[in-house]
Amino acid sequence: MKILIKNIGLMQDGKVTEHKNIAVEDKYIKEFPENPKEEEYDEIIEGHDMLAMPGLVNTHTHVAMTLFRSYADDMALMDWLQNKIWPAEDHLDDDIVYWGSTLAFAEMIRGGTTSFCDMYMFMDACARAADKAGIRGNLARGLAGIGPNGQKGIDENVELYKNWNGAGDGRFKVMMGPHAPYTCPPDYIRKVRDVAEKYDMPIHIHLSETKGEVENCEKEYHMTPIALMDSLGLFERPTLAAHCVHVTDDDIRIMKEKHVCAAHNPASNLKLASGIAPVPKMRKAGITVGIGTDGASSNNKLDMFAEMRLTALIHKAANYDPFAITAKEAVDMATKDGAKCLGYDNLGELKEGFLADIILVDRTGFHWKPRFDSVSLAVYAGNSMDVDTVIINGRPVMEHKELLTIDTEKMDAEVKRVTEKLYAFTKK
Ligand SMILES: CSC[C@H]1O[C@@H](n2cnc3c(O)ncnc32)[C@H](O)[C@@H]1O
Ligand SMILES: [Zn+2]
Repeated sequence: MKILIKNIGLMQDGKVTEHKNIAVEDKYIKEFPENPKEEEYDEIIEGHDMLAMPGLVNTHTHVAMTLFRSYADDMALMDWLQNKIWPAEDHLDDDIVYWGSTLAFAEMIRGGTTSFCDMYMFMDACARAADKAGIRGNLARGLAGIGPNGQKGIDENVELYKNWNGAGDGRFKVMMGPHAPYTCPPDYIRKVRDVAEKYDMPIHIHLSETKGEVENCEKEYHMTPIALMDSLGLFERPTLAAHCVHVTDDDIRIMKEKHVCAAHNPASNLKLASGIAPVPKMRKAGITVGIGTDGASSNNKLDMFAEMRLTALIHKAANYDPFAITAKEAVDMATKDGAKCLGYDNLGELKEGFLADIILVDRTGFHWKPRFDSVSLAVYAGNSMDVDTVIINGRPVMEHKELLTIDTEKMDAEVKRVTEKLYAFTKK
């Protein structure tokens, strides 16, 4: 399929050039033609008053947790997990996760997210829902080595890899998802590392999210969570570490040396009262840091525009430095750095030959005036509801704010049905 996006503001390298054209062919950005011949294209998209940005990359989430949105708020991480979320997750099934994931994809695509990186259960259902929605995703089976299902989780992760890695015209990659050091003892991490090596899978793990996690780890193993994972050889695999809120200078050195990427989740870290990750310090040390929402129970949105804005704001205040994270850096983190976290070297920028994940943002709203700087406006004034059109892997999945791949009426009915099924346990 050949698509021409014409007369648009084009965001590249932190700058916007007006009145440009973008030619998409199959799943790639072909060129930026000065004088395109319209008759050569299957579809023409008029870009007047719009801004073309790379699709946003959500580097850490649990998509089906949409169904736990507003179920357990104003709690700290371990209380929230142990007393509300984990007991409720015992009632999940394939059907529930499929529709919870579909709800997430509707929200994400509507808000300009074109890629997500997930760790959860019933991941085949998540993958099927993502395939139907047309979104790009990295999928990991969340693994816990405590309890009876450690090996079952690993087997399911391998099955997920065999069924989905490279599927969906290359939109899916499968990672291994050891949940965290406090749920995965050293022997289990070693096992995960060996299986990941056998199948050449990268790792997605929660690390150093709270002070308590680091203190307990130091008490038990005399090492920080990051030093512990390094000592177990986990970082010999490409690793994406979610949170990294409480990291030492030595942790940062290890992460840089072992090419560990970090997924920064500002809203979730604020809401669960975990803290503020030292993102400017990690970036200065040369660590690739992407942005994530975490699940919709700890956020409570899957809105990457909101996360970009928070990222640019909170680090200024935390460091008394207006340059701590600039608007351009927030966009880079949410696009090209996020793409690197997901293992891509041809995604996250509007460049010839790159994968065509493109969002068109409507700049007609009052909050886009005056228009001194569209990068600044996108981060500080824009919002997810400004997104007009979304193209993923060269295929339009939303046009003029209408979702093309998800039947939202059916989704609403199914979400209502599975929500009642999921919460039946609360009535017993
Ligand atoms: C075993 S699948 C993933 C597992 O992670 C839980 N989870 C969701 N948000 C967080 C977070 O911020 N830190 C740690 N664990 C989290 C989710 O509920 C699943 O049980
Ligand atoms: Zn998480």
